[in-house]
Amino acid sequence: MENLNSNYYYYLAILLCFVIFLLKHLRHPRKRLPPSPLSLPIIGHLYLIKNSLHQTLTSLSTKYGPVMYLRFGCRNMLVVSSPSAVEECFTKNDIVFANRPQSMAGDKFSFNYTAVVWAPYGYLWRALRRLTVIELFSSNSLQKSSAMRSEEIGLLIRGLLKASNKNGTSGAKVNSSSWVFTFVFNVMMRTGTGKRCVSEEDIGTEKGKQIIEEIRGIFFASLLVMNVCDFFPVLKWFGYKGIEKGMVSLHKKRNEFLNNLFDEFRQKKVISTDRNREKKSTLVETLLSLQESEPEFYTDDLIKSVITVLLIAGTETTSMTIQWAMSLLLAHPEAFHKLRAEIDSKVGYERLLNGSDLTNLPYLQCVINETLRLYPPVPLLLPHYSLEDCTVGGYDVPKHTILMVNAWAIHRDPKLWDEPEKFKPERFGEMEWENEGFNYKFVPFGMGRRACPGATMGLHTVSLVLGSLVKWFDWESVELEENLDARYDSRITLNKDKPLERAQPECYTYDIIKGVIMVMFTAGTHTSAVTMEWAMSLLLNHPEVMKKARLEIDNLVGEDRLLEELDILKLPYLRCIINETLRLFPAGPLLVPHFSSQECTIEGYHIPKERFEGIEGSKFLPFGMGRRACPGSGLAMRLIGLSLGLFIKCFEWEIIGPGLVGLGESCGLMLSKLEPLEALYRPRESMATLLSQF
Ligand code: HEM
Repeated sequence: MENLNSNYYYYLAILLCFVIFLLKHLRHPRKRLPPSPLSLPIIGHLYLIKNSLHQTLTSLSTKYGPVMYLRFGCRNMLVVSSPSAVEECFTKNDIVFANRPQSMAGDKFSFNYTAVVWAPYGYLWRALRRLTVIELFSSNSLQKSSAMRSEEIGLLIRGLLKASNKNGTSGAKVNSSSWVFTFVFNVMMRTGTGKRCVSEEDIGTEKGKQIIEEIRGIFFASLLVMNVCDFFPVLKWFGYKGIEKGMVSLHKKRNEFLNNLFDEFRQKKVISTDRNREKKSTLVETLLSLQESEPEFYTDDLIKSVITVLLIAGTETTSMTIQWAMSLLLAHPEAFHKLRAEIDSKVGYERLLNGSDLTNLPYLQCVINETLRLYPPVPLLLPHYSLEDCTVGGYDVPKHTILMVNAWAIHRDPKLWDEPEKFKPERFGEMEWENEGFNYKFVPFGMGRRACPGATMGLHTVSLVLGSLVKWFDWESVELEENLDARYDSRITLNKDKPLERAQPECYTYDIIKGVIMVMFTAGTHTSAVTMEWAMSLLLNHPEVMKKARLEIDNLVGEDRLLEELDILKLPYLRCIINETLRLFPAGPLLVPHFSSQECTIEGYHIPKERFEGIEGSKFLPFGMGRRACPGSGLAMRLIGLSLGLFIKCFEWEIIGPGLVGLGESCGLMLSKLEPLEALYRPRESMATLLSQF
């Protein structure tokens, strides 16, 4: 009887559990959560984090799939690492994930969540985003600040050259990290406040480095968007590792720095009361003047947050990208030389790179994209936060989940990229891009409404600096490519723990850059004019050649327009004429004297450490060879080609008097004509209409 009774209770208990289970699941159908590894009580999946977060998440998703659900302490996290999942998060669920999680960094650094990076999705975020887009990122604003960026590039190049020539030697070790960071920080400071953080004289000096260290300490010491206390709030009560205290003191310093800045502006009465916004050239001035009309919205905190975001979000990401790109280029000399050839051919040797060149430098863009693919400065993007339940990849995602997008994993997925670990800028060539559409498999700036608003500004700055460093210097690095991955550290913003160190600027000095203009009018003008004179003399003596050249030009250009520089590339016969002229009458017959700084041998002869003239051994060297070759050869060829082509195309030419034009040579360093060329010319009939317009 006793046995029967105990069985009865046993079955009753099972039935009761079954009914409770049914009731629970009928009322709240069980969610189909994304796959997840074994979770431990309290710490959740924290025990799985071994090396850097992005690497751990990558190896976990190879096991659990591209949509994965993790728990760290009290927070749930959705980790996506496939283009289709990214697409779903930032199209169908874009508004759901348009928030950022609250965090200690947000509490301490965001000036009460008035910084666009941390601001909750809603009216404030929209207003801040609109404000920054209008004042900073619109094409109009970028255009306005373009001259300033070019000016800073000039300073960077000049500073590097000075540093490299310090001991009278060409070449020096420089810490490119510090130089590039100073440049980018100065650009951001000038964009925001109109003034540099490190003055021109201090760039590259001990004082300059010290200023940068201080600034780094104030703005970049703790970039972690979320820290361990955000996942285990109880740690805050014990003052875990002094994280909170450190943040408070850092915020105090930032506040002080920004208060001083505002005071300066206010004291100088830079802010006029005339409401004339056109006159406000810097962001701070504009914001302070807006504060006068709308003080409730444009509070001091809000203005500080805008400036802080500009300095933090813009500087580290941009300077890191430049450094990774340089490291990759140094590890791949063929890409370096291809890039330099592109820049040389499109920009020439006579001027600095500027914003308007960038659209003509597709390979430069490919190099930058490939760098951002391999080393995205923010490998997990910034965390997003869901305010509603949603589905991703067919799984249920409850509200209040943090979304992490593993851009690093997507960028290196062998299913998406051919040889993903290799640096192959060509993969970003126009055709491939058009055919495949890299939208969701290349996400260095994020996607959707919280995507980086500074992408264009960042790319513009990276392109200008990288292009200029490649154009003006020869570089050497001691680091090996295989070491690059190893130095990818685990911070949210990836950093190179060992800055790229060795730079060896070649023969250019800034004085030479400045001197280019002068060279164009002295050396350049003279040599080009001399060559032109010789070419015209030879053409007058060989009318059949003139006729053939004219035919070539007429066929290409027609009668409706004049010759343009770009046409020269398509006129091979005209270029042959110039080359033949230069072969017969090189403007600098002995080239410019070189000076041997070391003993050497040439064709078996010993050359002591003393002056020698000319170089033998090459068949055609009107512009010299090697490092000290004429940097203006490209320009000269264009100038001569254009003017000679125009002379041939537009005028009929005749020798004065009987006989041929004399080809006597004068003495001197330049091979000028003994007697100046005099010839008769008149406009060609077919060109009369066109020429009458000038
Ligand atoms: C190479 C340069 C840059 C890279 C790779 C980069 C990357 C990113 C990424 C990945 C995000 C997060 C997107 C997301 O959460 O989905 C972001 C957000 C942001 N970036 Fe950039 N960034 C760069 C340059 C800049 C610059 C120059 C500025 C400003 C001066 C800037 C300002 C911002 C801001 C304000 C946000 C937050 C947007 C929001 O929450 O609404 N970034 N950036």
